[in-house]
Parts: sequence; structure tokens; C-alpha cells
Amino acid sequence: MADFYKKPSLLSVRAQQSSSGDASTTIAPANVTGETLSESEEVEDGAMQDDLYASQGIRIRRRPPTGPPLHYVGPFEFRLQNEGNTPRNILEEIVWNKDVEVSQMKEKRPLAKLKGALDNAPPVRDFIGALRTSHLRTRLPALIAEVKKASPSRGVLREDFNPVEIAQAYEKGGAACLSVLTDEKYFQGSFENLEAIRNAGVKCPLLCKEFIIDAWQIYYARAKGADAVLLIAAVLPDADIKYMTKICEKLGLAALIEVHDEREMDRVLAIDGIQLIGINNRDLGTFQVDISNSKKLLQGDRGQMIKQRDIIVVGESGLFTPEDIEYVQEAGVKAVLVGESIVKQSNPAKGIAGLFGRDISI
Ligand SMILES: O=P(O)(O)OC[C@@H](O)[C@@H](O)c1c[nH]c2ccccc12
Repeated sequence: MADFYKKPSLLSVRAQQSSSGDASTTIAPANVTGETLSESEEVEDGAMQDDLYASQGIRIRRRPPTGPPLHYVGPFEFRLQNEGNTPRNILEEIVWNKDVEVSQMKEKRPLAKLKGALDNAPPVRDFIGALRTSHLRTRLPALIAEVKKASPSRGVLREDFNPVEIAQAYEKGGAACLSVLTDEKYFQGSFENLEAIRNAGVKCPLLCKEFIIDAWQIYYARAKGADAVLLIAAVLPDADIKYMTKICEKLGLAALIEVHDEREMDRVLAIDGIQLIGINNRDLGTFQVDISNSKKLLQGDRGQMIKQRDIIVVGESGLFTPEDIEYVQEAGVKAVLVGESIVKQSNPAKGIAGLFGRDISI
């Protein structure tokens, strides 16, 4: 956890983002010159951000609000321990780590350079098209099969983890698309895995499963061969979702917007042009899983609106049996995102047949 605190200055990172031109629109940076602000200015800026987030019901704070808590007292340094600079739950912890990680990656590979690398990226495949085709063919929810080694809630799911072999088995088993976790620290995933799966000739379109907090990560995902990215409404304010969706459009990527509750669903439905919404049955703050969440969020007007707009809804997490699949299908999902129940099987292709109650590859 101490990793967050190595960051020199919150605002210097923000200033850097704004000067890169294509940075996140989260909030107008108070300082665009790259100078370090005083601690009180940092606190004030953090408070503004908190207000903006709170007004949209976002409980996740993007960065430690009190700034870097290292204080120098004579020859000793000590950490200020208070509620403000300790993450309140796992999602917040992941996001704070990601903030440090991304700023380091950006330093190594500034956006201008990254954009140049896009010319050599493999072509984008049609993620949403693959879901629709599969659903029409099987009459079952299309499968996005997740290449997932571990998670903070379940620990290591599979010791002998060969991402390319697993991806190929999923494809053989009838998956429409694949999801590849790229977060290293909490999920033991990597961008190397994404790249290797893409380069191995797997035809299923690939979702880069990452905690995206900065537009830079979308370009990076594309450079590594992704066809779609995940945007988590619990983490991103509306302005970021709109802005990042536009970037995805520009790059030809599909954006899977993940929601967990009614409020997030309503925020996302108020944004024009959304084509793909994931309902996570797992609360990323508490890890509680409840597949009736998919049903709850698709009832009444919300479900109607989704039908009218022809939005594809993906039921995510906690799906283990043909009964689970039937339950979320009846609720209105046209696709499912599944990791644990199939990655754990010694033969993941057979695992898929077990999950759906029949071979969906034919
Ligand atoms: O392994 P499961 O319970 O089948 O879940 C897969 C997927 O839904 C889950 O990994 C997931 C959904 N949204 C996320 C966001 C970040 C990391 C992981 C996730």
C-alpha cells in the first residue's frame, strides 16, 4: 500500500496530463505550468474533485485527497495517518495505484510517441458485431471469456496459467470474444498477455480489461492489439465517460461501460451513443456477488430504453451454471462475461460447454 505515497506531487502529475493535450477531462487542472502547488492548494483541488464525484454518486476518490502524506520533521520523515490518505476499499486502492503506475508509464512513452506506434498496431476487429453474430447463431448470450489468473477476491484461480493456450481453448469452445486482464498487481495479468494472444492469431476480438483512468491507457491498449476497452462508471465521472467513448470511436474500439447499480445505469443511459453496457454482479468495493443485480437493473423503464436503443447488455461475474445463464438471459442480457468458472477447468473449452449446458461452438 505504501506505493501510492512515492508520488512526488499530485498536481505535477495533473499538470503533465493537461500539457499532453489529450489528457483526461476529469477536472481543469489548477496549475498547467508544471510547478508544484502548495499543500493547501492541493487539498482545495482535491476537494473540488471530491465534490464533482459526489454530485454523480461516485464514492471512489481518484487520488489521495490530502496529497502526498510525507512530512519532514528534522532528519526524520513520517507518514500522516488519517482517513483521507488511506484507501477506503479495494477499488479505491487499485485506482490510486493505477494513478501512480500510469503516470510512470506515460513518462516512458508520451502520448505523441504512442500515437505513432498505432500505425503498426494490428487492425481493429468488430467486437460488438462478434457478440451479435454469436447471439443470433446460438440463441444464447454471447460469451466473452476472460483470461484471468487471479483476483483480489478469489486469489490465484489457476497455477499452470498459459494465457495463449487458454485463449485458444476458449475460441475452440465457442467464445465470441475474449477479455484479457492486464492489471499486474491485483489480477496477475499483463499487456504482454494481451499482445501474445493477439499475435498468436486468435480471431476472437479482445477486450482489454484494465482500470482506465486516463485516456493515455486507451491508446496503449490499442497499440497492444485490443479491440475493446472497459470503462468503469464507479470510477469515471460522466465527462470522462463521454470523452473516452469519443476516443474509442476515433480509434475504432468498442467501449464496454460497466455499471453496478441503478444510479450508475441511469448516468450511463443519459449519455448519447452508448452501445455496450456491462452489469457487474460483483460490487468491486465489497466483492459481494449477486446475479439478481443483472435482473434488477434491467427492470421497467431502464430495460425498455435499452431495448429501444438496441444496446447490448453484458451480464458480468458470478456465472457458474446453465441455470445462471438462463436466469440472466431471461433478465435481458445478450452477452455474458465469465472468468472463474471456465478458467478453472483443466479443459476450458469443455468448461464452456458445461457452463451453457451444451456445446456452443457448433
Ligand atoms: O470471474 P468471474 O466471477 O466470472 O468474473 C469475470 C468478470 O466479470 C470480472 O473479472 C470483472 C468484471 N468487471 C471487472 C472489472 C475489473 C476487474 C475484473 C472485473
